[in-house]
Amino acid sequence: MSETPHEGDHVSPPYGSERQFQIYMAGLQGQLPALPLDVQELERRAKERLSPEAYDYVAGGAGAEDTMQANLAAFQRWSIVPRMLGNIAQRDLSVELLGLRLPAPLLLAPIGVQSIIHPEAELAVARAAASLGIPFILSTVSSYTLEEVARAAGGGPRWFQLYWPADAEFCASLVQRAERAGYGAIVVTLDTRLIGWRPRDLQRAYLPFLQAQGLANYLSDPVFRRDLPQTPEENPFPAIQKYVSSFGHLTLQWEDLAFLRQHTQLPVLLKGILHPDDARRAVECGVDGVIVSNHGGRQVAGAIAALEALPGVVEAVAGRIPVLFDSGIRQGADIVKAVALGARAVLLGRPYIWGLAVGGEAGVREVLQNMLADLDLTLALSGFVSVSSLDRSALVKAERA
Ligand SMILES: Cc1cc2nc3c(=O)[nH]c(=O)nc-3n(C[C@H](O)[C@H](O)[C@H](O)COP(=O)(O)O)c2cc1C
Ligand SMILES: CC(C)CC(=O)C(=O)O
Repeated sequence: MSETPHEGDHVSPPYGSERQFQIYMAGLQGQLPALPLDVQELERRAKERLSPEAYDYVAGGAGAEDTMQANLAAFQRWSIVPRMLGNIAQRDLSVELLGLRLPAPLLLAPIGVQSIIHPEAELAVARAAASLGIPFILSTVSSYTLEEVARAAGGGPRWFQLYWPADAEFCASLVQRAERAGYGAIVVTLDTRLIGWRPRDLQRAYLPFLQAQGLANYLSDPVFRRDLPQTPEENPFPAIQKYVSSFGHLTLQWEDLAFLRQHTQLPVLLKGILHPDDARRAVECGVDGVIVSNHGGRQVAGAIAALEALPGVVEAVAGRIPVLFDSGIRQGADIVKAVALGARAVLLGRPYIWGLAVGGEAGVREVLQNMLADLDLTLALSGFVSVSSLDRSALVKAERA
């Protein structure tokens, strides 16, 4: 099923209308799209394929899941006001980000333990992303090692997400492995030094990280393995215990970010910024970018919807570094809104995991292609020919219901 990515083979599918046309033409020959176009329907199809605990793990959030829902509702409070009769024949979805020209303002969010979803897990996602030139962000808690995933990505752009472990030497080792394996940036996730209160997972006493599915980067690391009384192959429990005790670095502070600079040449981005003062602090610390995110509503129930936080962070950063966004991207219009509010690019989360569940590598690719086509058409029909020309004037804020 898996197709090898061809370097330079990426589409900025400039023309969503081409994809649309292909779909309708295939329909004339009795062929329908393999995956549901509607993301809720896609999620339902994924649910049928997954174990109940794996489905709930992905679908669930913190507490009563109010923030998870608020992430989606926040998009409905902004409306696009389309403009007519511009020349929209030539369109450009590309954006510049940290020296890279991306085909579209889209990356894949880091999502851990993907082997609970599909046996090819991050390898399939890396291949799908590479075939479109879309960068993916590999989670620290991936099911395959960062080196294996880098090989699957071939020349495709990739970043590494860091769960900063308490052991400094191990932290340095992870970052340097990522740099050697061709990852182009380090994304430090700040909002998950402890795991949020997640009733669905607690009810099932389900934490996939305690199984090998999330430990590949740990078990393959010479520094992590060094002091274990027995090798993980002989007995996995000491490794699991060590992982649990070192996962969250609870005394980590802003000043410690300097440590990363000493151990890597790569750009550093901070994921999980919601408060304007934290955004200012990030700029002062010299990081290369921030990602506005509430982790898909999985950490703090009652936290601000990510989109509500975006304008304040953009204002605080004042153009000094790029601001990225995730938590609630479900369709092209959501990307338009986030970019119009000042995000340079967005990260797609759960929807690509549903694609992985239903169709493996091809499923992820199809989700991405549909998202890009939808983005292109929404942008064009709103009267814009390039992502870089979008600004807040494209939107009005609706009255609160
Ligand atoms: C199942 C699952 C696992 C995740 N694992 C990670 C992770 O390992 N590292 C990380 O920084 N974020 C992780 N996230 C958060 C995502 O990167 C992203 O912030 C979130 O999915 C965005 O919300 P959305 O999917 O609702 O759009 C995870 C999210 C989900 C749903
Ligand atoms: C808790 C982490 C290990 C993984 C994660 O980020 C998540 O499940 O949201």
